[in-house]
Amino acid sequence: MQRFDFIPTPLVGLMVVQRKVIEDYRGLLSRLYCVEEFCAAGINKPIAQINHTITHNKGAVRGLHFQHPPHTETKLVSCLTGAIWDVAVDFRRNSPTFLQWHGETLSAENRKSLFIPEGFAHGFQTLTEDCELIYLHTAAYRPDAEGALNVADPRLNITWPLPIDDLSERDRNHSFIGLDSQGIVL
Ligand SMILES: Cc1cn([C@H]2C[C@H](O)[C@@H](COP(=O)(O)OP(=O)(O)O[C@H]3O[C@@H](C)C(=O)[C@@H](O)[C@H]3O)O2)c(=O)[nH]c1=O
Repeated sequence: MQRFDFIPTPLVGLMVVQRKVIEDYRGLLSRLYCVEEFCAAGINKPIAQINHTITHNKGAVRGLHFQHPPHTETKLVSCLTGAIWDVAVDFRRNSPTFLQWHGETLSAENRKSLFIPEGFAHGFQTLTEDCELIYLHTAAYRPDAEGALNVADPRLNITWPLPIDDLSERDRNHSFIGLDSQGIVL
């Protein structure tokens, strides 16, 4: 029996992963990841790091983060407590959807994860208090390779569902996207 549905989004390669649960009188069991099923869906890079975060405040935003080559990575983001609005921005220069974004609600209740391919920036806003997330990364964390877009960048025009009431100083200070005289992203 399949434990996941892989649902495409308008941004090629970005996928919602619906986790199917098995319930009995004790509670439930669900897989967060399965190498066999993910490989069959074309997601085949080995996992290098698993991160866990808790965000206390509702309305808090983290992001929009990525790692520069050669440390690009895919992320599988799951929300195990509470609910978030998860956003991925297509930052692949050759993509027809370059600079477009897609948002999905991920929650403990809906058991959706978001698979984010290489070349995307990622961020989220908490829709409840005390949100707990698990990230599966295909590259180790490299602070020297960190890149970021600003969550309030007008060129992205992300419509965050709640007023942003908490954003780290670092995330507040990421630059806006610049364009040269020919409209090329700098
Ligand atoms: C991501 C990361 C951070 N750190 C450290 C750096 C810092 O001292 C502290 C908190 O890091 P940050 O402020 O970057 O945490 P945060 O803003 O939660 O960063 C995360 O944001 C979301 C949107 C993502 O997509 C993740 O990949 C990650 O970038 O933890 C590690 O040691 N290892 C890691 O893998």
